[in-house]
Amino acid sequence: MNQNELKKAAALAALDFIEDDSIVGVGTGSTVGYFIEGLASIKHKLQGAVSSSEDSSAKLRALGIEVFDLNSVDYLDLYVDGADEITEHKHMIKGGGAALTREKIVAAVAKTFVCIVDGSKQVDILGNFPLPVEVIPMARSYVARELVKLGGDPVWRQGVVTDNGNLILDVHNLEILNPVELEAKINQIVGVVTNGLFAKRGADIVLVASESGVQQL
Ligand SMILES: O=C[C@H](O)[C@H](O)[C@H](O)COP(=O)(O)O
Repeated sequence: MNQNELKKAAALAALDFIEDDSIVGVGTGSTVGYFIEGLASIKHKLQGAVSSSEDSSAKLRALGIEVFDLNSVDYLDLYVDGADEITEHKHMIKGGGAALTREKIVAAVAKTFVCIVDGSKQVDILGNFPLPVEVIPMARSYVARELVKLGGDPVWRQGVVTDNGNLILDVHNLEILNPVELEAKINQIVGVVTNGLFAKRGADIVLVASESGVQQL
């Protein structure tokens, strides 16, 4: 199986977690793209979805799935999303698609976060994938200097503007030994909207697809 087939296998396995008549929290990215295709096949059972990006909202609507404003929803049972890296502690780096802030918001509302990945995303220590940080545009240089003080090498993802109108710095060469602490520390830098460490609120269930099938962690 190639990587896309593995992403699809993990994504379709997440459909089993959806309750009848529910509103599903939907993440962003290529793995979630397969999940959205799968959702279309059971859309008659759903009220609809809350989405973490304009991209996912457009895909959902194109398949006839209603997209609700998060402000009109008090409660979400389930949030399904991919990751760029994930550890055995279910801590993640996310934001390769620049959707990290909205993803973190929808995840915060949901009772259960189901992370869907192919086996290549599993790591012992986070940080080989550069850590995305969403930044208010006028603070870009200041935040970059502060990230250097934390030991990282920030690189501006030029040409990318987030759905919130902000910029992304990708921080290379960080040694992430304590993800919970680093997530909080980076979020305290003035001008940072949020960073792509999902450690304080990690995943609850991980569905990992490999040649031998989809394993639930
Ligand atoms: O901003 C993007 C998200 O955090 C994605 O969940 C993450 O980048 C994984 O994406 P993909 O499923 O395309 O590998």
